Amino acid sequence: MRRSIATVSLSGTLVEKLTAVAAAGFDGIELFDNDLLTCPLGPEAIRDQARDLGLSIDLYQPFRDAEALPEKHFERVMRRAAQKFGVMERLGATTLLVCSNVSGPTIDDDALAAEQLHRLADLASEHGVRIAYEALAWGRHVADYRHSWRIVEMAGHPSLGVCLDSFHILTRRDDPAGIALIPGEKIFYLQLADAPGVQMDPLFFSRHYRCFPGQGVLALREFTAAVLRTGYDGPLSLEVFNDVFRQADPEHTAVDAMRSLIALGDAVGREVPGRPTLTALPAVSEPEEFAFVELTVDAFTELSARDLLGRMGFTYRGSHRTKPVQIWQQGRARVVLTRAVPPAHRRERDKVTVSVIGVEDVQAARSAARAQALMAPRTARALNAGELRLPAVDAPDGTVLYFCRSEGPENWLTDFDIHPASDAPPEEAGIDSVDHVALSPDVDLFEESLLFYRSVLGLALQPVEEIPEPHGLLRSRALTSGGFRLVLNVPVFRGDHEPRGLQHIAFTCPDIFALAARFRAAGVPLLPIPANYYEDLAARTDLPAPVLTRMRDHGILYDHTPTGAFFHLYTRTLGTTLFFEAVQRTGTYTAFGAPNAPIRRAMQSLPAVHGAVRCSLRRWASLRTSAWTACSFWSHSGFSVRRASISAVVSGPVIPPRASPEIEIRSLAAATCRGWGPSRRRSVSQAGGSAWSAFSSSRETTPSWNCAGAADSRMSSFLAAVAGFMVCGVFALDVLMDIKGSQREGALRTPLGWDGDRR
Ligand SMILES: O=C(O)c1ccc(O)c(O)c1
Ligand SMILES: [Mg+2]
Repeated sequence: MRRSIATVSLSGTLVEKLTAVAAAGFDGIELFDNDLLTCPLGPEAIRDQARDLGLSIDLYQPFRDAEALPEKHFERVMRRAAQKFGVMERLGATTLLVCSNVSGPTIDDDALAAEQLHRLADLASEHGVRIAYEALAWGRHVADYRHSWRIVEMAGHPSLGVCLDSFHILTRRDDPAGIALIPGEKIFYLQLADAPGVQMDPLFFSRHYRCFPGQGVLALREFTAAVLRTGYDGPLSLEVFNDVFRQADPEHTAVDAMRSLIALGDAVGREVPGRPTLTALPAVSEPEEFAFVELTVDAFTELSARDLLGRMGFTYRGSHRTKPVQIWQQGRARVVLTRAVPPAHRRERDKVTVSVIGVEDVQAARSAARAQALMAPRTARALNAGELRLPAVDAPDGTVLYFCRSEGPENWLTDFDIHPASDAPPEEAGIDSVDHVALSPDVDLFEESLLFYRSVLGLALQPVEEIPEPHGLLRSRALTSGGFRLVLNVPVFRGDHEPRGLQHIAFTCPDIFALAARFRAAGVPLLPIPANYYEDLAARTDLPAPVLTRMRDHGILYDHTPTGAFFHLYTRTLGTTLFFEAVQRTGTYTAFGAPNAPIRRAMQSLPAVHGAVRCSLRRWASLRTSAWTACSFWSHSGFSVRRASISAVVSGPVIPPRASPEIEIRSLAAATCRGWGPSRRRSVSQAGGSAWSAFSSSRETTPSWNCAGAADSRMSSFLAAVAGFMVCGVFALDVLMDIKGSQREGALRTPLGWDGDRR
C-alpha cells in the first residue's frame, strides 16, 4: 500500500518537509493548506518539486466549515471551494478533505448537510476532484464517523466519500465496528495517528499531543485492520499534530514516522493476511537479558569507574585484544568500559555514558535484519583483523545496540583476552545481573526512541510516569520483555539545572541488606536519603521497625504492590552523568520504584557547595592525594582532568594489582612524574594495592617502576619544600574550582571524593 504523511506532521519549510519525507521513503503527502499559503513556490512548482522527489499529493487539506449552512453562507463556501479546486488542479491533487463544520451558523440538519455536500461534490467533479468528508471530534453537529457516513450515504454522490481519522474515532471511544458497514470504495482517505492515554479537551488534545502509531495507547492495529477489511486501498497516511515534532529535525521525524508505519504494516499484515502489500518484518526475538552494558569513559573517568566497580564487587575479567575495552563482571552482570579520547570542551568532561547495550540474542542476525527493515542505521565500526562482526545498529538517542550471545560459537567474548586470575568464586550476597538500564534521550527524541526500542526489540510499553523534581519534571517510561528492561527518563524542563540527563544501570541482588553492608564496608559512595522519607514510610507501610532502621542506615528505598515489593539503593554519580542502582524484587513486583524517584532526584540535585569544601578538606588530609594533585597539576592543565584523577586516587584500596588491565594508559603514563617516589610508596604501604598502585602497574614500564619497586627513590628536602608550596596553592585553587563547579552545575563533580555524612 502507499504510504503518506501530512506536511503538518513535520517541522520546516514545505521544501524541507518534502525532502525529508522523500528521503524517508514515503510515496506521498497530505498537503496542508497553510504549507501552501506560506510557500514562495506556486502550485505548479510545488507539484514539480514533489514529483521530482517521487511524491504524489494524495490529499489537499483542510477545507473547513462547508456544510449545513444557511444558503447565503453556503454561497460563499462555493466561491472559496472553486478557488481551491483550481489550485488543486494546478497541484495535481485530486482529493480534498472537508472537515465537519465547527462554526456558529451551522445547522443541525443532516438533509441540508447532505444536499450542500452534494453540490460541493458536483463542483469538485468538474475539476476532477473528489471530496473526503471527515468528522472532527469537536465538530459542532457531526463528530462521530458513523454520522459523517450517514450524511455521505444520504448525499449519494460518486465524488463524495468519507475520510476516517483514527484519532477522532478512537479518542472519542466510538465503536470501530461501524467501519465494517462502510463500503471500501466510499472510504476516500485513511488518516492514522496515535495518542497518549490521557483525557483532555479534544481539540487541544488533537492539535498538540498526537503521536505516531506505536507511540501512544490507541488500538491502531485493530482499527487499521478494520478499515482494510472493507477493501480500502488508498494510502496509509499519518496526520500527526505534535508540538515536539513541529520543532524537531524533519528528517528524524520522517524516519520515525516511516518506522511507525512499517511496524504497523507488519502488525496489521498478520491480522489481515490477504494484503501482501503490507510489510512483513523478520520476527522479533524478545530479548531475555543484557549481555553487557558498555560505558564510555576517558582515561580519567576510567579510573573512577574501575574504582567504583571494584568497590561494588565487580572483578576485572579481561580486555579486548586490540581495543581499549575492558570487561568487569559480577554474577551475570557485565559492565564494559571503553575508553574514548577526552572531549575537548571542559563542560563535556567527567561524563560517563552508556554507549552500547549488548542484547543477549540467539537470533542475532535475524534481529539485525529486523532492525534494518525498521530503518535503524547499521553502526559504522572499524573492525580489526580477526574480530567478530557483531550485528549492531544505532538507536535514535545515540545508544548502539549489539545483538550478541555470550556463549557458544561466535560469542562476543571471543574478541577478549579473559584474565587468568579472574576465575575467583563469585562473592556471596553480591550482584546477580542487570535489572534495567535507564537512558536519557533528549526530550525531542523521547517518542522516537520509545518507538525504536519498542519496534526493534519487540518490548512492551509500560505506563508513563511523571516524576517531580526540584527544577521541573522528569518523564519516564519503561519498555520490558521478561528480564530485559529499558527505561527512558527525559527531563521535560529547559534551563541549566544540573545534573540533567542522568543515566543509570540497575543491578539485581538476592539480598539488598547484605549488599548494602558490603557496599558500605567497601566505601561505595551511596546516595543519602532524608530521614523524613523513613518517617513517612513507617506511617504508610507495615515494614517492621528493625527493617526500617536497617533501610535508614543504608539509604534503602521501598515500593510495593499487593503482590510484590521492591527494595533499592543508589550510588552517587560517577562523573556527572551516570549512577548505579541495586534492586531486590520480591513477589511479582514488575515496576521501577517510581514513587521514590523524586527523592533520588532531589538528593542528586542538592547544591554541593558544602560538599565541595568538605571534599577538598578531605583531600587535604591525605598527603598522597596532595602529592598526586601537584603531580597531575604539573602534567595537565585541565581542571576536570585533575579532579577525576584525584577522585580515583582518594578512593583507596580497591583494585588489586592482579586485577589491573594490562593496557596502556597513555595520558596517565605521561602524568606520572618520576620524582614522586615517596608519595607513591606511601600509597602502597597504606593501601596495599590501591587505584594508584593499580594504575602504576598498568603503565607500560619496566618492572623496577611498578608499585613494589618504586620505594627506593627519595626527594631532597628542598624539592619537598617547593612541592609543599605548590600543593598549598593548588589546593586553594582546587576548593575554589569545586565550589564554582558545583554552583554552576549543582552536581557533585567528584562523587567518589566524599562518601560519609549520610544524613
Ligand atoms: O485540527 C484540525 O483542524 C484538523 C484538520 C484536519 C484534520 O484532518 C484533522 O483531523 C484535524
Ligand atoms: Mg484528520
